Amino acid sequence: MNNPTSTPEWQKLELMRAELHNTRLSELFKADPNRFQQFSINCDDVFIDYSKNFVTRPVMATLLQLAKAQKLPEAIDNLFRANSLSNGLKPIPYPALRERALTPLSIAGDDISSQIRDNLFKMGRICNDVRSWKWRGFSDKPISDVVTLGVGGAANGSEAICKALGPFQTNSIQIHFVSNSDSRRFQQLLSRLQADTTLFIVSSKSFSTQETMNNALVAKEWIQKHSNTRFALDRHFVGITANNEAARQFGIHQDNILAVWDWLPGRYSLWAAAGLPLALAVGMERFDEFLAGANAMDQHFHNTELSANAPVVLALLSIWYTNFWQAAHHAILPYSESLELFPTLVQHCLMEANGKSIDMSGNPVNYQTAPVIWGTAGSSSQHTYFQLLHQGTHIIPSDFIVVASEPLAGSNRHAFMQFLAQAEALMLGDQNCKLTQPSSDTNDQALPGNKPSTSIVMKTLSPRSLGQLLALYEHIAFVRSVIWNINPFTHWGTELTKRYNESFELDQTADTINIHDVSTQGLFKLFRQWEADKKQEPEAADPVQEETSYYY
Ligand SMILES: O=P(O)(O)OC[C@H]1O[C@H](O)[C@H](O)[C@@H](O)[C@@H]1O
Repeated sequence: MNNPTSTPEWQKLELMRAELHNTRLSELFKADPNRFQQFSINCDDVFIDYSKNFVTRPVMATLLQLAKAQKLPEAIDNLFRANSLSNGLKPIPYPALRERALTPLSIAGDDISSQIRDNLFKMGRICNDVRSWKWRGFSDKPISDVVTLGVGGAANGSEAICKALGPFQTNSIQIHFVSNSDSRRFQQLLSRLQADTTLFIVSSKSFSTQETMNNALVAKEWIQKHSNTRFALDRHFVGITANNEAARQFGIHQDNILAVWDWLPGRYSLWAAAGLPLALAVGMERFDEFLAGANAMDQHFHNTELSANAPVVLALLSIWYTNFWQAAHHAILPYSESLELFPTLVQHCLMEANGKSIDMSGNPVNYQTAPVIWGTAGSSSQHTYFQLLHQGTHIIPSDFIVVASEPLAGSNRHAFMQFLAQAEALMLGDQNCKLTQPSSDTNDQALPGNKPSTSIVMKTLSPRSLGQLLALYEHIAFVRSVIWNINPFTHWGTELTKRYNESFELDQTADTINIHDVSTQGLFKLFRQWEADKKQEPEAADPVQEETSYYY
């Protein structure tokens, strides 16, 4: 039985949802004095309070029964063993990437635990050589800047965690990321760098993603322009790829190519070679702590009973809102500037894994799957879209992520108080606010509250706690896929984007554009016209030279 809607638990949950129709969250707290203890989970460095949600003990019990009906316990176990699930899915054993005991594990006859170990060893060697200044550029100077060229899972995880772990950086190497095909911006960056002390990491599983390869060619020309030594590319390029041959043909030395594997979707490669920029920033020891944090969450996920299992409970809450409350959105709200890029990472993880409409039997699903994930760092977001969270028409469950203390900065008291205030304001509306509103003749001031949220509280921001936090969301994606009976390891939609990009590169002539739809043809012709107009204009001064530095 894989279609969740045909389970008795699904029918029961629909009735329970109807019963909760007019319930107020504040009443749930009055009815159960132990609600905070009952609906919270302490998971090592991460504490999760989900009491401000529309759940009761019977609702949680039924959601857990739904999980069992969908064979979740067996699925979790099979994920860790790389065994097929009951719906036929062969899971990608991504927890193996941070399994320190390196239990032997094979995929299609390949021993992946030794692949992982060997690759980490090679990554450690490159990392230590660069950080210890053993690695030298073409003029024999050590590396001062590392520029990662990559997009999506090949770079965004490393970038977000590098940003979060800034205070842990123990050397002066500057780490930069370039993802988009924005030649002006890339040129601006290059104009501030020294070729002989810059190392490029071309991070691309396929080694063919258009924006990455365009930028890689610019970087290669730039290095070759500044040095005509035979070995310049050997000293200035590292490749991270599953396409070893293409990386070699590009000119990267075999010793400088780190593998990602065909079996691993790009978004998990942060835990392996695509984590190199992060390791270069914080060192291999800290990178190991990051893996160990994720491993601690993996062990919790594998070994904890469902009712106290953080990823399981949060995934079930998401299903409760998506399928029974018709919530189409979910906000990720970190109250920490360091976690500024984290919502994008969660967005990638949950929307790529669960943004599916075909089930494991190849049939269209007759229920909703992944809600839209968005969010930015608080407290600035309080002054932009929080208005809609308070008074809009949509139900938008939110995850507040807050850090009690940050390295260097110490106590995060101010941000913590703002998070507490917001979560309470969303739940209670204006009824608990000590300050009264100015009077108004209309009803548009009504602030009824009753907006659900979950609080994810971290004791401190560290490589370990960040590893736990990211692994938490990865497992949420897996649990939701089991309940929804969809494959979380594919991303055909993203692949289609790449195929279209490539085909448009080939179609740049007026002759071939006719195969496209009329709107696309019209826009193409408009672009060509404006491009021609621009060529007629007198040449402007070089913007790279004139640019002031307010973007950086
Ligand atoms: O690593 P590449 O082959 O360059 O692909 C880059 C990225 O492409 C897509 O966006 C995928 O969804 C990502 O997971 C992948 O990391």
